[in-house]
Amino acid sequence: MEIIASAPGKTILFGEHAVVYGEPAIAGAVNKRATIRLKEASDVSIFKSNDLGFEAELDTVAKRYRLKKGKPGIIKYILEILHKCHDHSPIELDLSLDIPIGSGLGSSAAVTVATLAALFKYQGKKFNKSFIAKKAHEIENNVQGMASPLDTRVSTFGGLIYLSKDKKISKFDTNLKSSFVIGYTSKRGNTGRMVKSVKSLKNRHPMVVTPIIKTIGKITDEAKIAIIKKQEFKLGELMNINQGLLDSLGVNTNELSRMVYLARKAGASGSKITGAGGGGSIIACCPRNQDRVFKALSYHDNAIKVNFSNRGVFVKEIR
Ligand SMILES: Nc1ncnc2c1ncn2[C@@H]1O[C@H](COP(=O)(O)OP(=O)(O)O)[C@@H](O)[C@H]1O
Ligand SMILES: C[C@@](O)(CCOP(=O)(O)O)CC(=O)O
Ligand SMILES: [Mg+2]
Repeated sequence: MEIIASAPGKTILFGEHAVVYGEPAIAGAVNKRATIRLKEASDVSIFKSNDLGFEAELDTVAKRYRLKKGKPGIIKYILEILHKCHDHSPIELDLSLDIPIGSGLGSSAAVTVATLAALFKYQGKKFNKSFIAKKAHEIENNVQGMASPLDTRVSTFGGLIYLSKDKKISKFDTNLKSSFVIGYTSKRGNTGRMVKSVKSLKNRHPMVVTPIIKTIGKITDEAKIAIIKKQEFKLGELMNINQGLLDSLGVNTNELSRMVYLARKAGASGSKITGAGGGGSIIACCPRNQDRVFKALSYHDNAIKVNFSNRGVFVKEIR
């Protein structure tokens, strides 16, 4: 018997970093996914991925791995899941990933959500999406040191969502008239590191940084109305203001800034970092000229035309 589980990556339109401090956020699942194939193994647990070029044997009791090929990294999420949620009987996990890793597109959340869904199904456990989202958030939080429930919720439920201050999600209509383009370089970010650096900036300057975080929350609430009323110019302006505040939190880089301004020059109504920053991606709102912005960003970097995906995690069994 083999289990296959698949979960989407995401892009954050408004509120990254501020959401870690309880502010609202808006994010959408994208149709780029992490897929886990899981089956029984004969001896030790194995984790491999052709897409990432790695293979490792896992000792889930000692929370250690022996790397046979490739780089570690995402393996920490898998180890934490096996440690917390599995009885240590040997299994083989195979990961296919078409989400660029460390690019602010939520590969860590998608891998976590897909692995949990596959494992629960394998164990014959009764579970629903709320349970997966809750466990996935715990895992991201443990591995990263600090994490909001945003990425794991979007990956679990799919769609374009608003996460409120009291951690409730509501879905927008994904047939948004606005179109978006994501641009990313090969320079990766590391979410855990960026979240920690914002925290230490906040600790050093609480009176300055706390209001910035609260203002990002206010921008998100304005953006929610702009999305519902389909006010694309306003949405773009709000993205630009959000970008200025993300820069002030120290998560911008030369490359991200270059792409942000390139997108605006190519006609985007607004553009900003998406995800943790420090490398990774930007997102541009392009109501009328998606092709032009896509072409401009593709010239030196990589670009994706965003298609929000309503499909969250799903799991199936093959006999
Ligand atoms: N080539 C790689 N192979 C395996 N893991 C990697 C590789 N590059 C980065 N990682 C790890 O993948 C994870 C990416 O998660 P994160 O930093 O949250 O970014 P995102 O979720 O936006 O993709 C990090 O734990 C990082 O250490
Ligand atoms: C910076 C943050 O708001 C989003 C991180 O997203 P990503 O891992 O860069 O895709 C952190 C979080 O919400 O846990
Ligand atoms: Mg992540």
